Amino acid sequence: MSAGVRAEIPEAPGPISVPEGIIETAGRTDASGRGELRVSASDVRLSFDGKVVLGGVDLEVGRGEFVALLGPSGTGKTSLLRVLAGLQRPDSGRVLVPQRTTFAYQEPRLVPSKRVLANVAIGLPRSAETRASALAALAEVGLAGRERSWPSTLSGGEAQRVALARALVRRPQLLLLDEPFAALDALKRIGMQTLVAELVDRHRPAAVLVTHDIDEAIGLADRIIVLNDGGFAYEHVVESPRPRDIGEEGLAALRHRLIEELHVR
Ligand SMILES: Nc1ncnc2c1ncn2[C@@H]1O[C@H](COP(=O)(O)OP(=O)(O)OP(=O)(O)O)[C@@H](O)[C@H]1O
Repeated sequence: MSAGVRAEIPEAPGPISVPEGIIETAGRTDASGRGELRVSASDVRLSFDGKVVLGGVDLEVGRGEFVALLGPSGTGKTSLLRVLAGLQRPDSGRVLVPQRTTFAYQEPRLVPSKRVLANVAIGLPRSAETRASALAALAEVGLAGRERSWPSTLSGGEAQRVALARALVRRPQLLLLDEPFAALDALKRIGMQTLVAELVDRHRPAAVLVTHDIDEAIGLADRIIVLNDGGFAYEHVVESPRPRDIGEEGLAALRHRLIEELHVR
């Protein structure tokens, strides 16, 4: 992952028309079997210094769908998220993403000189409506009453919840999550995973999560993709709705398969 310490919340990229990769904001598009399509990336190619990172990736994600990207280190998971966020222009290919796209990183990177509420509302027009939405978002992440706190007084888990509220208040149609739980201890991590699952189920953005945690991917995602050698090496659809009940045997088999895909290549 690219250090996971970026604070920006990219607003939607406007339509960019370039001879190489094309990133556009998507309107409503129907995809058979996937409802309202939120992400459509086709034949996305990206190289750095002659090294192919994405070698023609195709990805479609529908509204309310949760996709997890697994893969060995350096296989381009963060790069793919950055392409979807409009932060990285691909060398070629076509990417359609919705207007309201937000990105959550491993580190919350709140602005220390702003109180919690101002951090949540950062970049939005100052209005009673924004304030009300920010307060509602804080309540949703379990931080009602903390709006006047300073970031320095928050625990790591609380700060990450504020970052989540900051994403939520923008009513994202696409939520990009780059190892957002990696810096948390095990207990907080489980709490955050449950919260994110609930928020995605309630607000139904398309969600794309980069993680190194196989169980996290199984617990959260509807679709698990293993990225390797510049493309999707393996794709698994988790049929069981949340909370997952795929049985001990099913879980063990899926875990085993994913470990194989991640390590035997
Ligand atoms: N801006 C950049 N300039 C040059 N090389 C880059 C740049 N961004 C990423 N890379 C390279 O592209 C490759 C893929 O990086 P990326 O961060 O997307 O991988 P990743 O799968 O997210 O890795 P990790 O699991 O370790 O977080 C790496 O070899 C990385 O060094």
